Amino acid sequence: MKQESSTLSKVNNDSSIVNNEFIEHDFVAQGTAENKLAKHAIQVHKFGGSSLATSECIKRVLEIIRANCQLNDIVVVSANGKTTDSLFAIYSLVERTIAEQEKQLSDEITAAISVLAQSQAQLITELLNANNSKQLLCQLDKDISQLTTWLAADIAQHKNDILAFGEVWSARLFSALLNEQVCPSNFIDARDFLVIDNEQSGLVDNATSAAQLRQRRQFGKLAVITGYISQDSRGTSCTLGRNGSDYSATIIAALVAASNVTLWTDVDGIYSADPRVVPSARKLHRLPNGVAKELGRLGNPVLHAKTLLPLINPLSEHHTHLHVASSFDAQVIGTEIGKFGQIAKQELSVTYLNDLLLAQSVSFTGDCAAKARAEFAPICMDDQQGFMVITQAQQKSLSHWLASHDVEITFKPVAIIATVGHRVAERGDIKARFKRSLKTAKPLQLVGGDNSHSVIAILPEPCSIELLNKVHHEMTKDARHIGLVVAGMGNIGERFLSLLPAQLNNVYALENLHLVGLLSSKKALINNDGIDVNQATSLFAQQAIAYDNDQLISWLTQHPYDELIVVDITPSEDFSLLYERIFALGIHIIGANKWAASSSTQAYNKLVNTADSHNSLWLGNTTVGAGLPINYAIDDLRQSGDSISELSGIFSGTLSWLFETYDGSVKFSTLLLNALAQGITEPDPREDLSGRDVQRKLLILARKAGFELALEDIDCQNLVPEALQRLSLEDFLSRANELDDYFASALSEATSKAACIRYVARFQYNANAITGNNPAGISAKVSLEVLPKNDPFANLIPGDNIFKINSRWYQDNPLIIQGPGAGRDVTAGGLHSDLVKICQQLAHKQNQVKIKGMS
Ligand SMILES: NC(=O)C1=CN([C@@H]2O[C@H](COP(=O)(O)OP(=O)(O)OC[C@H]3O[C@@H](n4cnc5c(N)ncnc54)[C@H](OP(=O)(O)O)[C@@H]3O)[C@@H](O)[C@H]2O)C=CC1
Ligand SMILES: N[C@@H](CC=O)C(=O)O
Repeated sequence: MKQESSTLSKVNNDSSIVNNEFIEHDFVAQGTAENKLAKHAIQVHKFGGSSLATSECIKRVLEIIRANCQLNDIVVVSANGKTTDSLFAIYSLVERTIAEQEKQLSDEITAAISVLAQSQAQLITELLNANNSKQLLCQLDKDISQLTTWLAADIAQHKNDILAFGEVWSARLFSALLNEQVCPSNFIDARDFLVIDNEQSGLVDNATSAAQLRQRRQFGKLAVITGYISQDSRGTSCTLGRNGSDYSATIIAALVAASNVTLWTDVDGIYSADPRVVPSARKLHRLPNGVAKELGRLGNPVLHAKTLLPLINPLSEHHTHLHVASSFDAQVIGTEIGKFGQIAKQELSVTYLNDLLLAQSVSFTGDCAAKARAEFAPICMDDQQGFMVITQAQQKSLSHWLASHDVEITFKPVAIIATVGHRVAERGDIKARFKRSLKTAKPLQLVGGDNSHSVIAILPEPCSIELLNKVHHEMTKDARHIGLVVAGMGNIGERFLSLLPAQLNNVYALENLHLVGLLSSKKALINNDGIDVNQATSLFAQQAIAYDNDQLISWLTQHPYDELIVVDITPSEDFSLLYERIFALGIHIIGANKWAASSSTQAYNKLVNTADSHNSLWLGNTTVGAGLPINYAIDDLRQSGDSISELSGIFSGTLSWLFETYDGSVKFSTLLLNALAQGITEPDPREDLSGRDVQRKLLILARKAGFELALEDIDCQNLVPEALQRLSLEDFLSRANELDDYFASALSEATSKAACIRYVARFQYNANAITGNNPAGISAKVSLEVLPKNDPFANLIPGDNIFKINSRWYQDNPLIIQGPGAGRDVTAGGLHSDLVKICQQLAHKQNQVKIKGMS
């Protein structure tokens, strides 16, 4: 399991450097906790312009840094808000006035510069203390006068220097703010280390850049580096183009072999389609590198193919993962891009591009085709039929290139829509589904992408929102991936797991269910890529490792599934105490464990409310009657307007089996050990004999029936003698014969009255019985009763339960549910029934798309 590493809560300023080695420090936390920073793999965090647009946004980013960064990490920043756009607008305005041969900067330009300077000055004064803001304002003044000089005289040579101010101001301010409020930090202008050959290719000189970056970084300080800008080998400022700061972040991550890059942005992940126009788009939690690259190439609004380039190095053993997360909602799990196993590879998405051109020429066949492909990197190409799809911007250069070959070319406006996923071009079923979904759009061609991760349809008309939604629906309608964690692999858990492979094969609702976690009390096996259900127990035996509850919760917090279900097949109170945290994470629980459902009124109500408010489902049909549908029956009665007045019966399979079998010929203790061996008792049979298990069951049913009561409100007769109550389980079992005399005499007394003994649960609500002593009008007890031999509760098949419900609809003629109420098969079967129910409900749940000003 992933070990959480410590983060920056607050660090002091006296970090030291010895032989360029980062020394561990004890840093004093801002709150009460101590925070010890250890050496760790470097992470790069990149914050986009909208994440740094206002003082409020910047303060939010500071919190993200505190929670997620450590000292030798790297922060890459874009310009604040729209600063680069403003600089570009000013530059263009000046360019135009030069064309008009005006010598002086116009009032309009001067005003625009002043607005820009003021907005930067405002950020500085709002965020920094007086001393620091004075220093930064002074530097800003110098920059503004340099900017004005370049604009007035040297504009052509300094275009990139002018555009670079945005990132410089942003990084300088952010570094100062970190120094003032969070940790030691140093500001680095990327032009001082990042060397590319030229702006067109953007190819990085890795060796030089890495060596120069090593010199610039200061150990013990969080580096804040400008995104978007670099220099060429002559030292001239260059920019890295559209989405250049994302590219900067991944270049830097590759230079320092970072373990992870997080792009903190204004969206909370990558979706299966653009969620601004496809409301049912689902978040892709994990994207394999190649698929992500193809998505970026084919129009994903968040990812750009170039961003991933530095991270995909097939020759390197090192793999940097990329995360996309929202700086506006840092708790929400975003998308992770990297190397994954099978489950992540099943995700499909749909993307589109309009305003393209279909270019046809004989030059796109035969030998020339490869050259054309290398030269223009078309969106798609068919070298048999001689066509390629290109952007409109490429038209001129393609015509020019073909002119030199002296061949003809025709262009036709087209659009594309593509389905993207791991090796989809090799999947006949997916291609057929895609084709069917496009029938009305009459695509001109269907082409496989170069890397087989996409199938592209060329459309004669622009792709409409309706078409996009329709195709997306067809391609992803069954694609909600559900993770399953099984806690408890004992008597019932083992049977549950042995039934799982067949269930997954046979039940449609479980199609996208993946076993991802197995837990015992001390060990856990967690695998986000899925655990082979056919070998679950042996894999657990070989691979499970020790864990604690915090590690478990930390994994649950970060699980990559659309939904996660935890099946609690433990008898553990300790595990039941995790329910609240689990529900708060939006995770669903199926419990055979009775502790949570029979906890104190306050705890129970809190659990129900937490589950409700986080849309978490909680099923526990097997807590009472094992597989019998008693909980469902009570739910149904209530939902149909009925009100229940009495609940009674034999609620314990163990006690039913014991008392139906016990006729004095075999000792009671021998029967008890036999029941334990059959797996119908609780792990500790005293839980049954004490009446506690029945008491819990009666409480669970009474709560289901709508009554508010607690265990203490149910009288309980304990059949375990005082002397045996506190022994270890082993000692109790070895002294079980001490039970025999009591039961022999109870039986013979009943037999003498032509009666029998049964352990019965009774709950009654009577409005007329409400008194000062009994304000709820409730009476409830579980006890050993002497019943006439013909009583319906006295004639069960050993092990069966009987539930008698009296209600408004079933007053004189009660509703009876009867059948096996304990045992491996019926309980494991009941759990599977709950599992199918939850999966069916989840299949109808739509993703709730969160978009915060996606740009
Ligand atoms: N028997 C029946 O007919 C029915 C049983 N139930 C309920 O099913 C549950 C399981 O019963 P059963 O299979 O007989 O119990 P077992 O004792 O046979 O198995 C219990 C399992 O739970 C694990 N466990 C215990 N504590 C924890 C914990 N804190 N975290 C994770 N795992 C834990 C144990 O691990 P380890 O091995 O490490 O201790 C073991 O794998 C009980 O709650 C029972 O009331 C419900 C209906 C019917
Ligand atoms: N021990 C219990 C098992 C199911 O809850 C019983 O016998 O009913």
